Amino acid sequence: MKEIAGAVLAGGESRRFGSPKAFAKREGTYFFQFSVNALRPFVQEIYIVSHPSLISRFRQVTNEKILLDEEMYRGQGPLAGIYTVMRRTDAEWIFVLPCDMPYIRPDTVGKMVKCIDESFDIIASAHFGRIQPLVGIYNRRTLQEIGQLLNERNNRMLSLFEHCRVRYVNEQDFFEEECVFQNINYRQEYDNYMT
Ligand SMILES: Nc1nc2c(ncn2[C@@H]2O[C@H](COP(=O)(O)OP(=O)(O)OP(=O)(O)O)[C@@H](O)[C@H]2O)c(=O)[nH]1
Repeated sequence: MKEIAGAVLAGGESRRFGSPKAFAKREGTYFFQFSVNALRPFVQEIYIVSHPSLISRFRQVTNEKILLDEEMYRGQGPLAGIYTVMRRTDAEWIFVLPCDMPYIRPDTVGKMVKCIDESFDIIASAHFGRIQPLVGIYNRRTLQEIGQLLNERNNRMLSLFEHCRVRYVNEQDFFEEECVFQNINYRQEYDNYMT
């Protein structure tokens, strides 16, 4: 079995949503928990990467390992979270999910894991050509490049993609239900989808 670690990114500010998205609920389950559950069957370890203000809240409701973004890169967005997990784990691949994707399912993750190919650095999902970098599997080869971008204060995920060999998995070819990658940014979206 390939060495894969799971990373649930939960270090955003949820400004558009208005309260921490990881702790919004769908049918009684925290959003972040859907990502954890989807990863669980396919990874050897799972890390939730968040920021100091949420640590105690996570600890109250989960036994998963919680990491803080490395201090020097805190606030620099998802790349900082991926970097933090890569520095912590020895796994060759890191399966990254956001904490605000409450329809994500284990079979979705499983189908992407089957697309891992050693000749690529990143396996990323795309929706009709639109790249979804936060649903992706990153080889630890990318660590150096990520560190370099963060040092340059460049936190664009797509800058990383420009420097890597990326295999795109088209959502419409693989995933039956259109909404599996639906993420929630605004309270209004929450109201539309969840209520
Ligand atoms: N670890 C980590 N995760 C992050 C960081 N910034 C964003 N994320 C996560 O990446 C995912 C997508 O981020 P956004 O949709 O922009 O979420 P957000 O930053 O919380 O939301 P806004 O403040 O409204 O932009 C979410 O799961 C966030 O928690 C960060 O600096 N570190």
